[in-house]
Order: sequence, then C-alpha cells, then structure tokens
Amino acid sequence: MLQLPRPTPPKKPLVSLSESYEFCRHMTAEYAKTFYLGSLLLPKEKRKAIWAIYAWCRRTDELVDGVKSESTTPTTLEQWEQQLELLFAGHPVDDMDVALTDTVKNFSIDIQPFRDMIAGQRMDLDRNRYETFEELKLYCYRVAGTVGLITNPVWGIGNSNSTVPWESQQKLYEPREEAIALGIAMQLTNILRDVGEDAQRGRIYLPLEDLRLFDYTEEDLMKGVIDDRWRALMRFQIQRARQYYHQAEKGIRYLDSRLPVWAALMLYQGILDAIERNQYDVFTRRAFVSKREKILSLPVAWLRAQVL
Ligand SMILES: CC(C)=CCC/C(C)=C/CC/C(C)=C/CC/C(C)=C/[C@@H]1[C@@H](COP(=O)(O)OP(=O)(O)O)[C@]1(C)CC/C=C(\C)CC/C=C(\C)CCC=C(C)C
Ligand SMILES: [Mn+2]
Repeated sequence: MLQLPRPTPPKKPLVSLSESYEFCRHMTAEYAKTFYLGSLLLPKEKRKAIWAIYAWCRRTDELVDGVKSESTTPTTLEQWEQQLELLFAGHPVDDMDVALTDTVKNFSIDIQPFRDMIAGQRMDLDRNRYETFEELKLYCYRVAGTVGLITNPVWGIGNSNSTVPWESQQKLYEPREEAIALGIAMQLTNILRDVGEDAQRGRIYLPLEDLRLFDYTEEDLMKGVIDDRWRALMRFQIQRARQYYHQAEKGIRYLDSRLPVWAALMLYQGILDAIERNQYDVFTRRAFVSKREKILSLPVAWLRAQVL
C-alpha cells in the first residue's frame, strides 16, 4: 500500500467548510468571469464543487505563471503534489484544500488527472518551445484536458430523470475523450489569444513545425509581423481548435448538467471569432467576448442543452 507522508498538523486551525467554499467562490468570481457564470447555472452542491476545483487549478497554474512564479522550482511542484496526496487522503493542508477535500470525496473524483495537471505545469518550467503538435497536445491535455476529466463526475453521468430504461442505459457512457477534447480546444484558444503576451515572455506555444509550414519565422513572431503567411498560419490553428470543439460537442448529451458546459464551450469558442474579427492581430489587440454577447449566447446554449 502507498505510504503517504505523515500529515504535518496545520500551524493554525483551518477554516470551516463553508468558509473554505466561500474563498473558492470568491477566487472563481474574481479570476474567471466565464466559468463563474457557467457555475451559476448549476445546482448548489455542484456549483460549490466547481469553485473548489477551479481554485485548485488556478493555484496550480499560479505556481508557474503567477507573481511568485520566479521562485517556483521542481521541488515546489513536488511539495504541491504531496499536499494533493494528503488532501485526497482526507488531510487538507491549507484553507482552500478544505473545500476540495470535501468535493473529491462527495463526487468520487480520481486523483490522476490532478497529478497530470501538475506534470503539465512542470512542462512550463522545463521548456518554452514545442516542436510538433503532438508535443503541444500533450501539454494541452495536461493543463486543460485534465479539467474535463476532473469535472465529469460533477456534471454527472447517468443520473438523468429519464424513466425510459434504454435511455438511462445509453447515458452510462462516460464521454472522457470528449471532455478532454474540450479542455484541449480551450487551451488552444488561450494559446492563440495570448500569442503576443507569451512571446514577450519568451514563450512560443505554436508548434515550430507549423511555423515552418507557413514559412513564418520565430523572429517574425517576436516582432509581431502580420502578413499573408501569418493569416494563413492562424486560419490553420483556428480550424484545428474548432475540430476539438466539434468533437467535444458530441459528448455533452451524455452529461446530466449540460447547460453550463454548452455555455462555457460557446463563450470560449467565441474568442476564435473575435480573433478573426480582429484580422488575426493577436499582438496589439486582445480578443474577447463582450458581456452582451455572453448574455445573448445563453438562450442558444439552453436550447442546445435541451435538444442536442
Ligand atoms: C463531455 C464534455 C464535453 C464535458 C465537459 C468537460 C469540460 C467542462 C471541459 C473543459 C475543461 C476546462 C474548463 C478547461 C480549462 C482550460 C483552461 C482555461 C486552462 C488554463 C490553463 C493554462 O492557461 P494559461 O496559463 O495559458 O492561461 P492564463 O492566462 O493563466 O489563464 C489553465 C489556467 C489551467 C488551469 C485551469 C483553470 C484555472 C480553469 C479550470 C476551470 C474550471 C474548474 C471551471 C469549469 C467550469 C465550467 C462552467 C466549464
Ligand atoms: Mn496561466
């Protein structure tokens, strides 16, 4: 049996469960307007679970991306992983872990995708270029596809109200590949939106093999050159991301809580439309979906959740 390190008792008593969920809610509302909006479309228990998961994912990303990331080393990530093992064993180490400890128990969530996400953050410590799409896809699975696997038990599978036996049988299929596909699609979208910002930090996530295919160089990218080569390269990347959204769409019908997933998918996909409207200028303009567009897309998401 796996021997876990003995949990060191927290230095001060941890907050109550409701306070911990409130911290996670606050963090989600503060950092992720789209996901927060999506979470509000869920019943209370599921909504709280999404906040707890969001908070852990955001904190994990902050380790390599946040203000204190300069001091993050492989050892920091090892310790973070140990803290994860402890919370899965029922021993939360800090105030925000309290809510996640409760969530993973209530929804029987598997630990492996959490470990995989930490492995994704390790990739950000180790490298700032991706040679092939296969390499980038692995990174996208780790930092984002994992969120699909983590959240599947929260959306729920097979608990629909259907009274028809063959329908409930059909619903037992767990759309794992589709959940991963949505995470990958969202991460590819993030990458396309943030090309300029990442370049300033010396990072290129677009596969170098794709740059070569369109005769566009790293130096062009660093200078923010927008020409026919760049537009063709971006069209290619956008089309690839849309294929992943399309794959994900086919899995949503197997979930119990479909509306927030449709809403998040449509809002994130809208960023690709915004990049196109901005004539592929991701260097000086930030692609975003306006509040009005977000609100207008909700009835469409609702309809899709009912009929597709
Ligand atoms: C069958 C089927 C289709 C099921 C649906 C499964 C599903 C909901 C999949 C989507 C998974 C998802 C929300 C992935 C998150 C993608 C993402 C935004 C990843 C970000 C990575 C790093 O990005 P980067 O550093 O480039 O960008 P920043 O500038 O730092 O933002 C992440 C930051 C990794 C960590 C992920 C998060 C913080 C988001 C986690 C989100 C949730 C738990 C909320 C999901 C809620 C709804 C309503 C979908
Ligand atoms: Mn980040």
